[in-house]
Amino acid sequence: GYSSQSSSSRSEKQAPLRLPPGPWQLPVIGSLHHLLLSRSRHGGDLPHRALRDLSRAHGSLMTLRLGSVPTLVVSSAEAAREVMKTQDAAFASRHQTPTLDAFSHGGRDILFSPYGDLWRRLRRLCVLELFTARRVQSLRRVREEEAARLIRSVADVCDVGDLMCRAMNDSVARSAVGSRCARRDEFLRELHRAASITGGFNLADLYPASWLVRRLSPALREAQLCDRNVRAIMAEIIREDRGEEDHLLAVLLRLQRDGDDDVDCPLTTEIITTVIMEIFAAGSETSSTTLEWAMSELVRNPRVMHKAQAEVREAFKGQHKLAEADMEKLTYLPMVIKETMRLHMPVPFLLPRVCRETCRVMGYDIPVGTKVLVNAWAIARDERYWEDPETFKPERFETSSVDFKGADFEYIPFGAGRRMCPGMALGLVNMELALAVFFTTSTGRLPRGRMNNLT
Ligand code: HEM
Repeated sequence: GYSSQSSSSRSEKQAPLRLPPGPWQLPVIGSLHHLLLSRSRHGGDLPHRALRDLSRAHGSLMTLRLGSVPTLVVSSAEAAREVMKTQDAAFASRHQTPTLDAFSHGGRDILFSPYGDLWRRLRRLCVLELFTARRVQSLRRVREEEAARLIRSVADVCDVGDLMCRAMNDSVARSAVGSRCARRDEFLRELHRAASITGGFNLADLYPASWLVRRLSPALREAQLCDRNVRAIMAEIIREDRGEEDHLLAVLLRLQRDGDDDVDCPLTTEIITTVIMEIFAAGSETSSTTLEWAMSELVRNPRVMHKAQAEVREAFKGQHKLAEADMEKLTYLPMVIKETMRLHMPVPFLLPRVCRETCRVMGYDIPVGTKVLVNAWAIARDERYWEDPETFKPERFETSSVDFKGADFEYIPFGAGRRMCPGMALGLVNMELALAVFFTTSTGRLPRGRMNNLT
């Protein structure tokens, strides 16, 4: 198995590696059967739930083998702090899969790039150019216009949840590439498809070293096709860009045009395309599913709904337009969003890291190349850190200083450390404004909550 293989590759004199415990494994499929069994028990496709149950039996550092991929599952705040803070540098690379490789063109991107020069350059761009407080501020007009559009359309549709999703997507789209993308629906459909191809358990990703599996894999072919479609739409957007606006694509194209001082990692159009694509992917669905969950929690908790509504109506009393500046008056609404993300972690396992060098974590050895999943979903519902963890109670944040900025490891919806989400501030203002809009207009029509039956 995995354990004897990794210890035999070490020199004779060294003690064998002490791997974190885990459930028993089968030849070829490894630990997959545990996930499949749990899936049939829970009646849904919820690996974060299955892995929480397994970690209760095996511990907060747990070894699995998913197909041929050695995997470490991290399920406590203490272990997450070890991996994402104490030893952040050792875990600052992403785990690559063949399908992700198809979209990132060999890891030449921001979300999944290995820890190295290109990532460092793109990350610097994100932090210093794309997602600065000033930029978030300068995109305010986009959000306010989208909010106004949302108000007008809430009046004539009945699925508010669906509408919110569109509003989030439009807002991210306009921040990323300017005027709303003409082929938006098609584009989002393709991105959704990309997420399900790369996020699922397909043979190519489970057996990345097998040449035969790669050759025969429908997932890999589908990934390549989907990548081509997404890039064709992006190419159209770039062609049409007149460089007048302040959106993120314009910033990157300007940097490219104004001469590239970085000869080792030039900003090619291919890389710019990938980065913009990934900003869409990272910003749209995370924000829209959070809002959808917020709505369904509000429906289930009328007390919270009334309190949040009263606060918003008071803050915007007598105004005809929702101005973002007034959002600063709100204190309860941000807690509603915070609590929603605690219970419905938008990215339950964060984005998988990979161990770059064999290291020790809490007394166990983690071999180089191990894929690392941090079960942030399980940690945020753990009764060791949260009182009454399954209850939706925004007030818990009134007395608690726990925040999502990456320092409190019991609550890490945006991750932590070097690879933490750089789009947090933009995501938050987007979500807060859209939810406020809902309260100023809501006429008692409630969202259908596509996902109500999931957890
Ligand atoms: C509710 C909203 C959002 C959530 C919950 C979220 C969550 C995350 C998480 C968990 C990660 C991985 C962190 C880690 O490995 O420690 C991440 C990375 C990232 N996010 Fe977000 N995100 C959100 C919104 C956004 C938005 C709006 C943008 C951009 C417009 C964005 C851009 C990115 C990028 C570029 C990365 C990759 C960073 C890197 O690998 O260095 N995110 N996000």
